[in-house]
Amino acid sequence: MRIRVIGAPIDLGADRRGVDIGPRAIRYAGLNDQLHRLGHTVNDVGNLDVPLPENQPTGNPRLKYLEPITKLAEDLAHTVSDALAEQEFPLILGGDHSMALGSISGVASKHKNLGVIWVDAHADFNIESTTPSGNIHGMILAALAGLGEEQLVNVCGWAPKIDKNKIVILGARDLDEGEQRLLREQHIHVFTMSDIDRRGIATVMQQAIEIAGADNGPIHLSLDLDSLDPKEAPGVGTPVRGGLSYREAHFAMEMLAESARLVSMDVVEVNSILDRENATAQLAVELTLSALGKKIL
Ligand SMILES: NC(=[NH2+])NCCC[C@H](N)C(=O)O
Ligand SMILES: [Mn+2]
Ligand SMILES: [Mn+2]
Repeated sequence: MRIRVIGAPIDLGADRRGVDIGPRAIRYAGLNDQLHRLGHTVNDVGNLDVPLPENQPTGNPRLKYLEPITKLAEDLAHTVSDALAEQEFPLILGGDHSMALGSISGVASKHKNLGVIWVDAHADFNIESTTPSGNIHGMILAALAGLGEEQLVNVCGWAPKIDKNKIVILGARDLDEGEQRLLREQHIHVFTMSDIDRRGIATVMQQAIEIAGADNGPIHLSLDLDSLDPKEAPGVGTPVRGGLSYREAHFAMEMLAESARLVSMDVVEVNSILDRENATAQLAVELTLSALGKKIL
């Protein structure tokens, strides 16, 4: 496969600084080299330009940095749809999770029946009235489903990007009150950590692939590193105890590779300031390799 690596070093959607270093940290952990060794061709187009919070107005405190976040989303959407048009698999490195607004908008413009598997401790399903933080990375999945602030929802001039029946959240364990209500009202498929405890990662992942990939449709994977247990992934801005184990996460990625339905992937929320000797970036590389076909034997 030909893979186009795209860096989106944005930290405007989150509070803790340091995710903007994520794309470099993931590259330093040997991403391109290892993808190459797996047999892929790698076309790394570098990082998109993202303004610093230091020289941007915060704007509405319930939708912080809305303007620059939507601008990056549009740039990224174009970069991603160009990659697909040229038969390359977009692998987008974050940055905070707000960048998925751009990546998924780009993929959805090419694949009309796209499903999304959102692997995350959080659901990122807040809207302006439910957000406890005003941080847009916590609102992105709702926006992609057509809910919330209209500037986010209508990025690239159309909406919704994803049919809400084709969204699956996996690994959730920290949902805000209003967010829970919204998830229930909208009948979003959420597999919590309790579901994984009860039924095992293999069964849950199988079902996730069936839902997101219904009618033989393509799947986008959005991997937030805080889905893993903080013992494995200490370098994230919003750690929550009780996450996916190392093997659970790998096995979920291996199942996705086996399904052969993946058309694009995000790797987000690696925070190098909070990391321990780049361990979280290394884990991000390992999981990416599993999702893109690496097997033990
Ligand atoms: N992509 C993330 N790490 N999101 C964390 C979101 C945290 C919280 N639910 C909020 O909306 O502020
Ligand atoms: Mn997230
Ligand atoms: Mn998260």
